[in-house]
Amino acid sequence: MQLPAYATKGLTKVYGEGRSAVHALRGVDLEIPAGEIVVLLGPSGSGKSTLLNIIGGLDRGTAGEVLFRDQRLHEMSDAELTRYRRDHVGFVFQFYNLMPSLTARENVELVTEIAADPMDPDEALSLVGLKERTDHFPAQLSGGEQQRVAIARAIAKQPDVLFCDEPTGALDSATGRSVLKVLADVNARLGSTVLMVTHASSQAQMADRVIHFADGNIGEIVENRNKLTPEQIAW
Ligand SMILES: Nc1ncnc2c1ncn2[C@@H]1O[C@H](COP(=O)(O)OP(=O)(O)OP(=O)(O)O)[C@@H](O)[C@H]1O
Repeated sequence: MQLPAYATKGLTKVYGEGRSAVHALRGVDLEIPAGEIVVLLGPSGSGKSTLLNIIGGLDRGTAGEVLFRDQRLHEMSDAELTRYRRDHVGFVFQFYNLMPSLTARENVELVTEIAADPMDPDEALSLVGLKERTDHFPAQLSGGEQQRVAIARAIAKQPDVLFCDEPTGALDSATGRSVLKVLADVNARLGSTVLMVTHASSQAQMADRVIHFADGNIGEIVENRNKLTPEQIAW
């Protein structure tokens, strides 16, 4: 049987100490099957980004276990966590974090130059529909195009897992839909597990599994048997 992409046990995160301590995660037990599109929904402040950052290796829990396949992230040194991120994980954030002085291709090359088994940067940009814009700088691209460069950068290393925190948050719905379509394509073509946080609850219709978060823990996990394509979703 294939190992889940992730398993957490009793995952806890407390920011700060004493009276000002914030309990962002309160003992989360979770399994995320490999190859799925998983959407995290929940109110602001419920801990979604905290969970994403910890299983993405950007932050550490205060207590509990986090496994990526059979690798124990909670026991890794900083150098091992960096290697885990470099070898396995792609990130897409709401704000694209592109380097303004580099072209679209050069932004993607920042990642492909250090990845183990990267795609050609031009191929990654073609996959997101930007073949004609590879020599443009971020300031010459629209918000949706910049987000697609950020996705090209994230997928160019052919990651096992793609983490997306509000990837359509700054986009109009037509542009957001084309970005979701790219994520669905990457999931189908590369088999990458896609983990997406969104406030647009209708986007959960494209997921295999929807995790509802509330107050630092999982309220409910729902398997979606009627998965829709991004084109079929309105928000
Ligand atoms: N660096 C930090 N220091 C202190 N508290 C933090 C920090 N990061 C997050 N928190 C707190 O932890 C809780 C969970 O935050 P988190 O960002 O994970 O929620 P979220 O569900 O992603 O929210 P949103 O939907 O608004 O992005 C919140 O109460 C938040 O204020």
